[in-house]
Order: sequence, then structure tokens, then C-alpha cells
Amino acid sequence: MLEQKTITFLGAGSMAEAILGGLINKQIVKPEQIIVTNLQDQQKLTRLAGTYDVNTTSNRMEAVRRADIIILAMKPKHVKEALEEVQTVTRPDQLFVSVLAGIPTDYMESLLKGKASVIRTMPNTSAKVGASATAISKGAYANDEQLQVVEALFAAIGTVTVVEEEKLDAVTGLAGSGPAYFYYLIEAMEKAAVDNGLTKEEASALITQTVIGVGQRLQKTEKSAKELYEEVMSPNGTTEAGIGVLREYHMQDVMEKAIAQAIARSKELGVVFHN
Ligand SMILES: NC(=O)C1=CN([C@@H]2O[C@H](COP(=O)(O)OP(=O)(O)OC[C@H]3O[C@@H](n4cnc5c(N)ncnc54)[C@H](OP(=O)(O)O)[C@@H]3O)[C@@H](O)[C@H]2O)C=CC1
Ligand SMILES: O=C(O)[C@@H]1CCC=N1
Repeated sequence: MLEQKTITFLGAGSMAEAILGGLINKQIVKPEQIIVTNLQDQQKLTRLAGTYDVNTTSNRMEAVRRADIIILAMKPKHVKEALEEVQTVTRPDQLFVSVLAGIPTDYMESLLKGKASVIRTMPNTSAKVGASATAISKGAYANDEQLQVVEALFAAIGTVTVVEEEKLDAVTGLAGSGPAYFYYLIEAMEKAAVDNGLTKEEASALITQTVIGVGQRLQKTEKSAKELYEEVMSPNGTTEAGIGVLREYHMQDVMEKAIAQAIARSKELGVVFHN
């Protein structure tokens, strides 16, 4: 499905690298099928070429002209200038795949003038280890075959869920931003561990395995999250003491508010950069 296709990344940041690294590691595409371009950071392109053997260029028009699939991987605030710049060299047979938070497909279609095939996705940084939770949704002019191509691309870097576009802001606040919530919590766990006499290395080994264990358990069990944490809590034991503090500080309310705020920001990005 992806043999012979040329994939151009417009943007060479952390998401672009996570995706192209996954595609190459899983041998979904060959390095020579990939072209990476960005705005001005030549050193970044040199590093990517050295690390992954991909083609790089500062000639964005040429990179788009040569592409079958164009992955939009710039910041949302740069999408307008990026698409306006290359719009004249795009063709109807090309497929545009966005990883941008908040930006609706109809906005990208309007910038591309005409009936461009656009598929919007929301991966997360766990793509770097092939474990992204990605959701994808097709725009008005993309077809099912193109959706399958994008499913195959993102399956190389984790799981893929097809959703209606109106759900993508929720996906963004939940799973796009999701890894950061856990890392933030883990930072506090590391501090608590060191404050209580463990070395950084000991803390890191114990926390990492605890997180991996939680993920694997969630994958394998039918039990709810509530059942799972209650299973850990012995009456009047240590967990009950710890969870008691989380309840006192309304940790679950805080988490719900954080996700709601992230979702609101995703919606806002779509509006702010719409004009
Ligand atoms: N980071 C994350 O966890 C996730 C991010 N995303 C989305 O991915 C996108 C990229 O994020 P991230 O990788 O973190 O961002 P970075 O800032 O790391 O990278 C942005 C890249 O875009 C390039 N760029 C800017 N303008 C243009 C242009 N006109 N044409 C081509 N390239 C351009 C920049 O080039 P230069 O450096 O030369 O200026 C840079 O390489 C964002 O839209 C974000 O919403 C989605 C899911 C998760
Ligand atoms: O913070 C952001 O805007 C991006 C989108 C999802 C994760 N990072």
C-alpha cells in the first residue's frame, strides 16, 4: 500500500521525528521514500539525515511537488503560511495528513483551495517507542482508501482509532496531551522517593516498572479503574492512607478540569488560527 509512495514531512520537530522514526524502524517505508523539510533549522535537517538516512531539503516547494503524501507537522500557528506557500504546487492526487492540534480539516481544505484530500490525526509522543494512542478522522474529500493508508502509517507507531472529527479535540486533551499528565505525576513520585531516602536510579526503576505494570494490567483485565485501585487498598493500610490525601485534595476533580482545559484549548486553536 505504501510501496513507491513518497512521504514529505512539512516540519521536522519532535512529532515528525517520532513518526518517521517509527515508520523506518518498523520498515513500513524505506528511508529513501521520506523527504523532510522545515522552516529554517538546517542543523536539524542534517541530524535527521544522519540518523535516519532520510532525504532532507530546505526547498519546501520541491519537497511538496515530489510527494504523494504530505504530513503537516508544524505548529498550529504556522499552518496558514505553510499551506499558502506550497498551495500552488499541490495536486488533487496528493494526500495531506495533519497532526496539528485543533486545526479543522475544512480550514486546511480551504487553504489548499479545491477539493484536497485531508486526514486529521492526533498521535502522542509515545510514537517514539511505537506506542502512540492515535485517533484519525477524514475530511470531506478524503476517501476510505486514503483513510486505510493513514491507518497503516500510524499503526506503525501504535494503536489507531478512527473517530468523527468533532471528537478530535477531546482526543487531543485526553491522549495527545495525555503522556504529559503522567510524566508530571511521575516527577512528583520521583521527588517523593528521593526525599524518602531512595536514590534516583532506584526511584526510576521502581516507578517505571510500576507504570508499565499498570498499563499492561489495564490491557489485560476486564476490571474497572475503581476495582483496580480498590484491589490495592487493604483496609486501614498504606494505600488507603495515600488515596485519602488524593481525595482530600480532590485529585480526580483536578484531573477532570485539566483535561477539560486542554480540550477547550484545542477548540480554541481551531478558532484562533481560522482567520
Ligand atoms: N508534541 C506533542 O506531544 C504533539 C504534538 N502534536 C502536534 O504536532 C505539531 C508539531 O509539534 P512539535 O513537533 O512538538 O513542534 P516543533 O516545534 O518541535 O516542530 C515544528 C516544526 O515545524 C517547522 N515549521 C514551521 N513552519 C514551517 C513551514 N512553513 N513549513 C515547514 N515546516 C515548518 C519547524 O521548523 P523550524 O524548526 O525550522 O522553525 C519545526 O521543524 C503541532 O501542530 C502539535 O499540535 C500532536 C500530537 C502530540
Ligand atoms: O500541547 C500541544 O498543543 C500538543 C498537542 C497535543 C500534545 N501536544
